[in-house]
Amino acid sequence: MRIHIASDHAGFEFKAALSEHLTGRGHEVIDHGAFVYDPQDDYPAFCLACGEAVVADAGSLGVVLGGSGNGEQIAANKVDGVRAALAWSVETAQLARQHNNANVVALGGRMHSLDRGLEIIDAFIAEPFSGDERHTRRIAQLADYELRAHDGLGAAQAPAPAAPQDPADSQD
Ligand SMILES: O=C(CO)[C@H](O)[C@H](O)COP(=O)(O)O
Repeated sequence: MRIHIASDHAGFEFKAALSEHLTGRGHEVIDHGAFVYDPQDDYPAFCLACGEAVVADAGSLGVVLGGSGNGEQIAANKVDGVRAALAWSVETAQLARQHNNANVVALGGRMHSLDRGLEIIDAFIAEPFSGDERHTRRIAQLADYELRAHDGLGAAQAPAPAAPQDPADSQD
């Protein structure tokens, strides 16, 4: 699989190790920076480039790395078509694929040992989307919002809550 990766300085070392790890497992890795260690660099440009590359490359996945992964996830999610999940365990990584069909995973390089972080990313890559109707429906609602936002329409109206049932009306 082709895997697009990016990090700022806080995930820089992890990114180098991840690139080697994934290449060793037969993946094609495309690095979107940072390309040099600069303790003052900023994550948005790297993560936006990674997100754009994933959206343009059907079937690929992305990994964005930082200190916590929070800002990296936020940045990647600014790209239309990106569904970036912050994974902090093997289970959250698997659920990001199974339920959310996430195409980008964010990870905090300062939050995990290298071995644990690699395990989380491996779990994300290995897990397929379930394709369950309820998850597909929810993802489609988010894609619909992206389209509406571009047209200046904003969020569609949330469904009205069901009226409370009068027990006297019950036939049972
Ligand atoms: O995780 C991050 C964003 O969510 C960054 O990697 C983190 O904020 C960088 O911190 P510093 O500039 O203090 O090294």
